[in-house]
Amino acid sequence: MRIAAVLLPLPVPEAFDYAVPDGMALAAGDHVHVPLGPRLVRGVVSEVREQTGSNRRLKAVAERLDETPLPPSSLEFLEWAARWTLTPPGEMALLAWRGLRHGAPRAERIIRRVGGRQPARMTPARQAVLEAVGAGASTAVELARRAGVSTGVVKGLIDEGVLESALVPPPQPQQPDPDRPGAALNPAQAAAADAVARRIEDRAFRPILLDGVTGSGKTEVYLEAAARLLKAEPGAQVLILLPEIALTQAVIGRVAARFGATPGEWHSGVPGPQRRLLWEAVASGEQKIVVGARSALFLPFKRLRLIVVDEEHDASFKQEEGLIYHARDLAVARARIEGCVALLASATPSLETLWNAESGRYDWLRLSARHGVARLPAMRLIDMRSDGPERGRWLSPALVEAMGETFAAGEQTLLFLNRRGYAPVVLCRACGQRLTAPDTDSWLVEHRYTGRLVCHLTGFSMPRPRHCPHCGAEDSLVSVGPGVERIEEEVAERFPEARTAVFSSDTAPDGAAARQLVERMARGEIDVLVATQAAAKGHNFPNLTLVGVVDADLGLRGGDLRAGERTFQLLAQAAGRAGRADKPGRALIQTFMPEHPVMQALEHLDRDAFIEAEMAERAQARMPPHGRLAALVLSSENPQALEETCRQLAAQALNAEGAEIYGPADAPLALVRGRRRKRFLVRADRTVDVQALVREWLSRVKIPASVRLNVDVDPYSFL
Ligand SMILES: Nc1ncnc2c1ncn2[C@@H]1O[C@H](COP(=O)(O)OP(=O)(O)OP(=O)(O)O)[C@@H](O)[C@H]1O
Ligand SMILES: [Zn+2]
Repeated sequence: MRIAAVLLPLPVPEAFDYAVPDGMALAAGDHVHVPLGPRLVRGVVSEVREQTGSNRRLKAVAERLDETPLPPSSLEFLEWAARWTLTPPGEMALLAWRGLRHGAPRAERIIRRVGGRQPARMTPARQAVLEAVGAGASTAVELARRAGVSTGVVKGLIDEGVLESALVPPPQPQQPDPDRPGAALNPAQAAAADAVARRIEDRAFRPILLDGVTGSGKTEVYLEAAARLLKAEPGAQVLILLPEIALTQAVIGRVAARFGATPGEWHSGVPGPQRRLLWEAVASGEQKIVVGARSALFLPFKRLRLIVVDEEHDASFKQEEGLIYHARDLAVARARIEGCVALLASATPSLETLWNAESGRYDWLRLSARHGVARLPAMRLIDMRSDGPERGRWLSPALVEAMGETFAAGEQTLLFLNRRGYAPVVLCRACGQRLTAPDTDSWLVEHRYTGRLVCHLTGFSMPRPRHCPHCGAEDSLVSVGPGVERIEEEVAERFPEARTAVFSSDTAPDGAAARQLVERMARGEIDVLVATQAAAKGHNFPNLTLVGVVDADLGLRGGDLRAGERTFQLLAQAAGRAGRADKPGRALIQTFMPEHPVMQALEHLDRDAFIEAEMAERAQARMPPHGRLAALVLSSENPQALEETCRQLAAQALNAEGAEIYGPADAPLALVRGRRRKRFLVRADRTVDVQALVREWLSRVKIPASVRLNVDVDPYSFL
């Protein structure tokens, strides 16, 4: 009897076995419907095996679906990723076939011009239709509306054969042309591109760190390596991962310019039918280059030969909600399974990646200068204790002066503040209470553009109240501290003639809005851009010569493991937007702690000394990358159940050599949406298999249905 192991999107640790009915051709990777209780559930076959003399009564597979199967390497990757992240394998598998949830876009009927045909008799109405038709219209009614005439006019033109109603198939993937000339690389870039290309030719797994200062041309280097690959092996596929949708737009543009073909685009903002189309084209091998966000890793590549993780240090690669995984780490794993190159690019690599490069596990390519005449920006710290602004203002005199000079020279300024909205805290002058979201330990952030108070954690929002919800006092609420909107307000007051804009996930929620802001900035239609991290990295604005960091200390408060590392990366990236073309740039950094190692490293452009000190500290504390962490976050609406589960987990905590378990402690956000949260933290030496340890530990305790458990291997946020 043949048995199929089927991965189902359920929180269970293994695939379920089903009998394969006689005559049903079934293989690993196939999509099926199987019975589960009274329902039919969709899943993916992970394995088909022969079994003799089974005494188990298995239910049978109900139906094999007529869908493109997942290739073997995708399956292997999914199973590895599930084990690594301690995620149920069926839930992991769901990421791989999510692209199939939508139907493919169908051929559409459009009305278009028939080449060269003129109407026998021209009238103003007909003229209007012919002008309005452009690349085509979906219906006669729509075209008539566009032209401002009756539908009869359109019909007349169709009858006469001047217009036709044609069935147009959905667009096919455009094929990149690797022979188009790219940028003429400078010697350092050429050497790096060469080194990458040679590794690709080896057809073996190899991670490479491409470590180059901001503006050194890392993008040019990997595009060149991709071109060489596609030239040598036309069927090869390339995946480029980026941490933000805003950045995918910029890179899509550069890929299109380099190869004369728009690459496939994959992220949450792409409509379902289009994603379906891309999924199929990736599986068939038709789609050669894909630019996407982290979930693009789960696409069913047929012949993946190069994975680029651009801005590899970026914390946005860590998926924190739902399934928890780090796309950079999984990208390296996928490259290992495919036997190909993983290229990690950054100007400020993560300590993890540097550690791998230092130990020789990864190749390490460095680009130490910007391309051409561009130089790294001049860095200056502004000591806010002595040189800060007057009360109620946020921009220091030195920064305002520099902005004035920049504006007068017709150049652009970027003000960086990693805080959305108008004010991060709203408090009552009468009773002193801070406004928080209901049932959540998180402060409400004032957004003045929308006039609402918003919880950035849960998404809860409400209009700004007239009366304090605590004491009822009228008009007693004050906004404390700045967000980007408030900085824009100050800029507008100080420079009424300057054109300003805010770039944050509120003003650029999707690819189109982000692209628009980036284009306006690139065209010089904005003088001062006030931005959160959404715009502070990766972009090229040739006329941007001044970067002002409004509050450099922001990320250092709270003091989680990577606070110093992350602040350095963020600020070095933001500063790195200045002076990327022929005009010299400068960065002014406002801080209350100019002596802090992060600020010193920034001022002296001395990354290596900072990394060395940071690495030594981590080594001493045996923290990542010199050790490993895993967090268990438990939450429940039922405090007794939560307490009891935590007590049992604590009692069963394992005593493993080289590992410690801390907790339970209240999670820093101890209350979210009415659920209490507790956390355990596991620290282990690198020699310890953390996943096995956690799996073993969890197997000893039954977690009741009222308690939710999230395991976060290698936690980044300590909320
Ligand atoms: N060889 C070259 N010829 C012409 N222009 C180049 C060359 N190399 C880089 N540039 C230009 O320099 C700018 C910076 O290059 P690129 O964006 O590739 O740098 P990067 O290292 O990826 O930067 P970052 O890490 O800051 O995002 C771009 O405008 C790019 O077009
Ligand atoms: Zn009050």
